[in-house]
Amino acid sequence: MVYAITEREYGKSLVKLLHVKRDGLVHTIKEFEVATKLKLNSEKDYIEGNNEDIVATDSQKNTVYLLAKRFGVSNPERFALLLARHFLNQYSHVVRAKIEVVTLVRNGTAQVESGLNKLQVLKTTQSAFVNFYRDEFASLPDMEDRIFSTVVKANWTYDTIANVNFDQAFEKVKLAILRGFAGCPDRGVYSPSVQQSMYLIQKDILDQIRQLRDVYMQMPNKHYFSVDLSKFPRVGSKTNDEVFLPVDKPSGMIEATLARNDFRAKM
Ligand SMILES: O=c1[nH]c(=O)c2[nH]c(=O)[nH]c2[nH]1
Repeated sequence: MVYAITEREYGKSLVKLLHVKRDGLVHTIKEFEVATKLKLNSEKDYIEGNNEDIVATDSQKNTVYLLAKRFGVSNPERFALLLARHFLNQYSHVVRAKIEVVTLVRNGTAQVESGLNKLQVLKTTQSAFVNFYRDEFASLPDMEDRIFSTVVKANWTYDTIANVNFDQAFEKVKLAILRGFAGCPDRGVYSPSVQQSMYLIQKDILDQIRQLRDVYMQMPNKHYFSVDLSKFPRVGSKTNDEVFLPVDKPSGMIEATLARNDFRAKM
């Protein structure tokens, strides 16, 4: 063979699900968008056109609804683990099941990756960006006091999932992000750059949740420029730190993964 399939998986994506748990008058709802991705132990479906082992993506979609009905839905991680284990138990020729946030390899341990997205935060003070590299390409002035606004995306992976409370971990991550921006109510927290705010938040998250292996974060730097009102003397003030123009594009994009060193040493 001249060519090799170096990776393969297939499944159903964007499986929308709303689950209502009814405890008398208390109704708890969870809305998910699930993706299932199975890897089979042979490539005959691809290479020979032999479909006999294919668990149809339609069947995978049905499985999402049937397991939700039978076992309920607590949080994304538990539901994904339930589905991943189901696919490996039900079909011996499935070697790997990835369910949106969980990957489970036959004879391996579950790899859980959780995340949050679109958490919008903004600081009106205690944010600066100064002393950056200056050369013939630099035009940005030092900014001692700027608006810092971003929409946070974060993903974190677990080294172990024994005794993990996924809901609590999610709340801890969210709080660490909010605290990392706002700081204490009387003084706030100083941000010399997006990069350092991100690092300090990631460190806080790893300090707090010992079962985590690493945290990835992405923060676009949504720029807001002070509107130039200097040509309007009747406005009465040379400085304007009240009226800003939100700049949609382009935005800075800062990304980093912080991992435990002791874990990296094991790799
Ligand atoms: O926090 C920042 N980091 C940068 O790397 C950068 N670059 C830039 O133009 N503004 C900012 N702000």
